[in-house]
Amino acid sequence: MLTIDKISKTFFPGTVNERKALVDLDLKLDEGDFVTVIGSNGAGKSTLLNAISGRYTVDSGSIEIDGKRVNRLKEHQRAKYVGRVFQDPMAGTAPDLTIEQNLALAERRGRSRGLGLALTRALRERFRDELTSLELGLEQRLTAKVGLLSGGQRQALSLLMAGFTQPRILLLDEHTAALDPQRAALVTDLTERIVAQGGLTTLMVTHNMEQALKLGNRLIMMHEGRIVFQATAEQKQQLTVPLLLAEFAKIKGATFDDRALLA
Ligand SMILES: Nc1ncnc2c1ncn2[C@@H]1O[C@H](COP(=O)(O)OP(=O)(O)OP(=O)(O)O)[C@@H](O)[C@H]1O
Repeated sequence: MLTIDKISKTFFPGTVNERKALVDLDLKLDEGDFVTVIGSNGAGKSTLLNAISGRYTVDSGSIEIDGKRVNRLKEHQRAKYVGRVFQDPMAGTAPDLTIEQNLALAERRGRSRGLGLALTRALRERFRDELTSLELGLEQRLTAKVGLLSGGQRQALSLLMAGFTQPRILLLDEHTAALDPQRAALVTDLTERIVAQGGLTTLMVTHNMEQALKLGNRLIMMHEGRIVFQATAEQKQQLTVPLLLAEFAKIKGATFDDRALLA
Protein backbone atom coordinates (compact mmCIF):
# COMPACT_ATOMS: atom_id res chain seq x y z
CA MET A 1 0.00 0.00 0.00
CA LEU A 2 2.78 2.41 1.05
CA THR A 3 6.26 1.40 -0.07
CA ILE A 4 9.18 3.59 0.89
CA ASP A 5 12.45 2.52 -0.65
CA LYS A 6 15.73 3.96 0.56
CA ILE A 7 14.69 7.57 0.96
CA SER A 8 17.22 10.16 2.09
CA LYS A 9 16.83 13.82 2.94
CA THR A 10 19.62 16.18 3.96
CA PHE A 11 18.91 19.78 4.86
CA PHE A 12 21.54 22.39 3.94
CA PRO A 13 23.94 19.83 2.43
CA GLY A 14 27.60 20.74 2.37
CA THR A 15 27.21 23.58 4.87
CA VAL A 16 27.94 23.86 8.59
CA ASN A 17 24.20 23.52 9.15
CA GLU A 18 23.97 20.18 7.30
CA ARG A 19 21.36 17.88 8.86
CA LYS A 20 20.83 14.34 7.66
CA ALA A 21 17.14 13.96 8.51
CA LEU A 22 16.48 10.67 6.64
CA VAL A 23 19.13 8.14 5.68
CA ASP A 24 18.33 5.29 3.25
CA LEU A 25 15.07 4.63 5.06
CA ASP A 26 12.89 1.68 4.01
CA LEU A 27 9.33 1.21 5.24
CA LYS A 28 6.41 -0.82 3.95
CA LEU A 29 2.84 -0.49 5.17
CA ASP A 30 0.17 -2.98 4.20
CA GLU A 31 -3.46 -2.00 3.80
CA GLY A 32 -4.95 -1.30 7.24
CA ASP A 33 -1.62 -1.20 9.07
CA PHE A 34 -1.53 1.24 11.99
CA VAL A 35 2.10 1.98 12.76
CA THR A 36 3.23 4.09 15.69
CA VAL A 37 6.55 5.97 15.36
CA ILE A 38 8.73 6.95 18.30
CA GLY A 39 12.22 8.41 18.57
CA SER A 40 14.23 11.19 20.14
CA ASN A 41 14.07 14.85 19.10
CA GLY A 42 15.50 15.33 15.65
CA ALA A 43 15.28 11.62 14.78
CA GLY A 44 13.52 12.40 11.50
CA LYS A 45 9.94 11.48 12.40
CA SER A 46 8.29 14.67 11.14
CA THR A 47 10.54 14.68 8.08
CA LEU A 48 9.32 11.17 7.27
CA LEU A 49 5.70 12.35 7.40
CA ASN A 50 6.61 15.47 5.41
CA ALA A 51 8.28 13.31 2.77
CA ILE A 52 5.15 11.15 2.46
CA SER A 53 2.76 14.12 2.34
CA GLY A 54 4.92 15.92 -0.24
CA ARG A 55 5.74 18.90 1.92
CA TYR A 56 9.41 18.03 1.33
CA THR A 57 10.83 16.28 -1.69
CA VAL A 58 13.39 13.59 -0.92
CA ASP A 59 16.92 13.69 -2.32
CA SER A 60 16.87 10.04 -3.36
CA GLY A 61 14.81 6.87 -3.07
CA SER A 62 11.16 6.32 -3.92
CA ILE A 63 7.76 6.63 -2.27
CA GLU A 64 4.88 4.63 -3.73
CA ILE A 65 1.23 4.75 -2.70
CA ASP A 66 -0.83 1.91 -4.16
CA GLY A 67 2.00 1.12 -6.54
CA LYS A 68 2.10 4.67 -7.91
CA ARG A 69 5.34 6.57 -7.48
CA VAL A 70 4.42 9.89 -5.90
CA ASN A 71 7.90 11.45 -5.50
CA ARG A 72 7.26 14.13 -8.05
CA LEU A 73 3.71 14.96 -6.98
CA LYS A 74 3.35 18.20 -5.06
CA GLU A 75 1.70 18.32 -1.65
CA HIS A 76 -1.70 19.40 -3.00
CA GLN A 77 -1.58 16.65 -5.63
CA ARG A 78 -0.96 14.03 -2.94
CA ALA A 79 -3.73 15.43 -0.75
CA LYS A 80 -6.27 13.02 -2.25
CA TYR A 81 -4.20 10.08 -0.97
CA VAL A 82 -2.93 11.58 2.26
CA GLY A 83 -4.84 12.84 5.31
CA ARG A 84 -2.99 14.59 8.08
CA VAL A 85 -3.62 15.76 11.62
CA PHE A 86 -0.92 17.98 13.07
CA GLN A 87 0.24 18.73 16.62
CA ASP A 88 -1.11 22.26 16.26
CA PRO A 89 -4.91 22.14 16.62
CA MET A 90 -5.09 25.30 14.47
CA ALA A 91 -3.61 23.53 11.46
CA GLY A 92 -6.24 21.05 10.33
CA THR A 93 -9.46 23.04 10.09
CA ALA A 94 -10.65 26.34 8.58
CA PRO A 95 -11.25 28.69 11.55
CA ASP A 96 -13.53 31.13 9.71
CA LEU A 97 -15.88 28.42 8.48
CA THR A 98 -18.51 26.82 10.67
CA ILE A 99 -18.34 23.27 11.98
CA GLU A 100 -20.83 22.07 9.37
CA GLN A 101 -18.99 23.86 6.55
CA ASN A 102 -15.70 22.24 7.58
CA LEU A 103 -17.38 18.85 7.66
CA ALA A 104 -19.03 19.48 4.27
CA LEU A 105 -15.67 20.32 2.71
CA ALA A 106 -14.20 17.10 4.07
CA GLU A 107 -17.20 15.05 3.02
CA ARG A 108 -17.00 16.33 -0.55
CA ARG A 109 -13.27 16.13 -0.96
CA GLY A 110 -12.38 14.00 -3.94
CA ARG A 111 -16.00 13.93 -5.11
CA SER A 112 -17.96 16.13 -7.51
CA ARG A 113 -17.01 19.75 -7.41
CA GLY A 114 -19.28 22.75 -7.71
CA LEU A 115 -21.53 21.89 -4.78
CA GLY A 116 -20.06 24.71 -2.75
CA LEU A 117 -20.94 24.50 0.89
CA ALA A 118 -24.62 23.72 0.31
CA LEU A 119 -25.92 21.44 3.01
CA THR A 120 -28.84 19.10 2.70
CA ARG A 121 -31.00 18.14 5.63
CA ALA A 122 -29.71 14.56 5.37
CA LEU A 123 -26.09 15.70 5.47
CA ARG A 124 -26.78 17.87 8.52
CA GLU A 125 -28.38 14.90 10.24
CA ARG A 126 -25.34 12.78 9.47
CA PHE A 127 -22.99 15.44 10.83
CA ARG A 128 -25.12 15.76 13.94
CA ASP A 129 -24.95 11.99 14.52
CA GLU A 130 -21.21 11.85 13.98
CA LEU A 131 -20.63 14.83 16.27
CA THR A 132 -22.85 13.31 18.96
CA SER A 133 -20.53 10.30 19.01
CA LEU A 134 -17.63 12.59 19.98
CA GLU A 135 -19.45 13.41 23.23
CA LEU A 136 -18.18 17.00 23.18
CA GLY A 137 -21.55 18.67 22.68
CA LEU A 138 -20.55 19.88 19.21
CA GLU A 139 -23.77 18.57 17.68
CA GLN A 140 -25.46 21.61 19.26
CA ARG A 141 -23.01 23.97 17.57
CA LEU A 142 -23.13 23.10 13.86
CA THR A 143 -23.16 26.77 12.84
CA ALA A 144 -20.44 27.92 15.25
CA LYS A 145 -17.15 29.03 13.72
CA VAL A 146 -14.42 26.46 14.24
CA GLY A 147 -12.03 29.18 15.42
CA LEU A 148 -14.10 29.36 18.61
CA LEU A 149 -13.47 25.73 19.57
CA SER A 150 -10.90 24.50 22.08
CA GLY A 151 -7.76 22.68 20.91
CA GLY A 152 -9.15 19.27 21.87
CA GLN A 153 -12.45 19.95 20.11
CA ARG A 154 -10.60 20.99 16.96
CA GLN A 155 -8.39 17.89 17.00
CA ALA A 156 -11.48 15.73 17.41
CA LEU A 157 -13.08 17.52 14.47
CA SER A 158 -9.91 17.11 12.37
CA LEU A 159 -10.01 13.37 13.02
CA LEU A 160 -13.67 13.15 12.14
CA MET A 161 -12.92 15.00 8.91
CA ALA A 162 -10.04 12.63 8.13
CA GLY A 163 -12.48 9.75 8.59
CA PHE A 164 -14.88 11.36 6.10
CA THR A 165 -12.25 11.88 3.42
CA GLN A 166 -11.07 8.24 3.69
CA PRO A 167 -7.45 8.96 2.76
CA ARG A 168 -5.31 6.09 1.50
CA ILE A 169 -2.93 6.96 4.30
CA LEU A 170 -3.52 8.93 7.48
CA LEU A 171 -0.55 10.76 9.02
CA LEU A 172 -0.84 11.77 12.67
CA ASP A 173 1.98 14.03 13.83
CA GLU A 174 1.96 14.18 17.65
CA HIS A 175 -1.67 15.15 17.33
CA THR A 176 -2.40 14.75 21.05
CA ALA A 177 0.78 16.43 22.34
CA ALA A 178 -0.66 19.93 22.76
CA LEU A 179 -3.72 18.74 24.70
CA ASP A 180 -4.28 18.37 28.42
CA PRO A 181 -4.21 14.73 29.64
CA GLN A 182 -8.00 14.37 29.69
CA ARG A 183 -8.48 15.73 26.15
CA ALA A 184 -5.44 13.76 24.95
CA ALA A 185 -7.06 10.56 26.24
CA LEU A 186 -10.31 11.44 24.51
CA VAL A 187 -8.60 12.18 21.20
CA THR A 188 -6.55 8.97 21.56
CA ASP A 189 -9.74 6.92 21.97
CA LEU A 190 -11.30 8.71 19.03
CA THR A 191 -8.22 7.99 16.91
CA GLU A 192 -8.58 4.27 17.61
CA ARG A 193 -12.25 4.37 16.72
CA ILE A 194 -11.92 6.36 13.49
CA VAL A 195 -8.96 4.34 12.24
CA ALA A 196 -10.78 1.07 13.02
CA GLN A 197 -14.09 2.21 11.49
CA GLY A 198 -12.45 3.36 8.26
CA GLY A 199 -9.81 0.59 8.21
CA LEU A 200 -7.38 3.47 7.62
CA THR A 201 -3.73 2.80 6.95
CA THR A 202 -2.10 5.03 9.53
CA LEU A 203 1.32 6.30 10.57
CA MET A 204 1.29 8.03 13.97
CA VAL A 205 4.22 9.92 15.48
CA THR A 206 4.14 10.21 19.25
CA HIS A 207 6.47 10.95 22.14
CA ASN A 208 4.11 9.13 24.45
CA MET A 209 5.40 5.58 24.68
CA GLU A 210 2.31 4.27 26.49
CA GLN A 211 0.28 5.55 23.55
CA ALA A 212 2.75 4.06 21.04
CA LEU A 213 2.34 0.67 22.71
CA LYS A 214 -1.42 0.88 23.15
CA LEU A 215 -2.35 1.95 19.64
CA GLY A 216 -1.74 0.28 16.32
CA ASN A 217 -0.47 -3.09 15.16
CA ARG A 218 3.19 -2.21 14.63
CA LEU A 219 5.76 0.10 16.20
CA ILE A 220 8.92 1.62 14.80
CA MET A 221 11.66 3.53 16.57
CA MET A 222 13.74 6.08 14.66
CA HIS A 223 17.14 7.50 15.43
CA GLU A 224 19.32 9.77 13.30
CA GLY A 225 17.18 9.35 10.21
CA ARG A 226 16.98 5.57 10.35
CA ILE A 227 14.57 2.96 11.68
CA VAL A 228 16.56 1.31 14.45
CA PHE A 229 13.93 -0.94 15.99
CA GLN A 230 10.64 -2.48 14.85
CA ALA A 231 8.00 -4.48 16.68
CA THR A 232 5.25 -6.55 15.10
CA ALA A 233 1.79 -6.76 16.64
CA GLU A 234 2.79 -9.87 18.63
CA GLN A 235 6.08 -8.39 19.81
CA LYS A 236 4.31 -5.18 20.73
CA GLN A 237 2.08 -7.04 23.15
CA GLN A 238 5.12 -8.21 25.11
CA LEU A 239 6.67 -4.74 25.20
CA THR A 240 6.57 -2.28 28.10
CA VAL A 241 7.85 1.29 28.41
CA PRO A 242 10.97 0.15 30.38
CA LEU A 243 11.72 -2.46 27.69
CA LEU A 244 11.37 0.19 25.00
CA LEU A 245 13.72 2.48 26.91
CA ALA A 246 16.18 -0.40 27.22
CA GLU A 247 15.99 -0.96 23.47
CA PHE A 248 16.72 2.69 22.93
CA ALA A 249 19.61 2.67 25.39
CA LYS A 250 21.26 -0.05 23.29
CA ILE A 251 21.72 2.53 20.58
CA LYS A 252 25.09 3.99 21.27
CA GLY A 253 25.16 7.42 22.86
CA ALA A 254 21.43 7.91 22.59
CA THR A 255 19.12 9.13 25.31
CA PHE A 256 15.44 9.85 25.18
CA ASP A 257 14.58 13.41 26.01
CA ASP A 258 12.65 14.42 29.15
CA ARG A 259 9.45 14.84 27.21
CA ALA A 260 9.56 11.21 26.12
CA LEU A 261 10.53 9.95 29.57
CA LEU A 262 7.70 11.80 31.20
CA ALA A 263 5.14 10.64 28.66
N1 LIG B 1 12.91 22.59 7.37
C1 LIG B 1 14.07 22.20 7.90
N2 LIG B 1 15.21 22.88 7.66
C2 LIG B 1 16.38 22.48 8.19
N3 LIG B 1 16.54 21.41 8.99
C3 LIG B 1 15.44 20.70 9.27
C4 LIG B 1 14.14 21.05 8.75
N4 LIG B 1 13.24 20.15 9.20
C5 LIG B 1 13.94 19.28 9.97
N5 LIG B 1 15.25 19.60 10.01
C6 LIG B 1 16.32 18.87 10.71
O1 LIG B 1 16.20 17.50 10.35
C7 LIG B 1 16.41 16.66 11.49
C8 LIG B 1 15.15 15.83 11.71
O2 LIG B 1 14.09 16.69 12.16
P1 LIG B 1 12.59 16.20 12.40
O3 LIG B 1 11.77 17.41 12.65
O4 LIG B 1 12.20 15.29 11.31
O5 LIG B 1 12.76 15.35 13.74
P2 LIG B 1 11.64 14.73 14.71
O6 LIG B 1 12.03 13.31 14.92
O7 LIG B 1 10.30 14.99 14.15
O8 LIG B 1 11.92 15.57 16.01
P3 LIG B 1 10.93 16.11 17.18
O9 LIG B 1 10.57 14.92 17.98
O10 LIG B 1 11.80 17.05 17.93
O11 LIG B 1 9.75 16.77 16.53
C9 LIG B 1 16.75 17.57 12.65
O12 LIG B 1 18.16 17.65 12.74
C10 LIG B 1 16.16 18.93 12.23
O13 LIG B 1 16.90 19.98 12.78
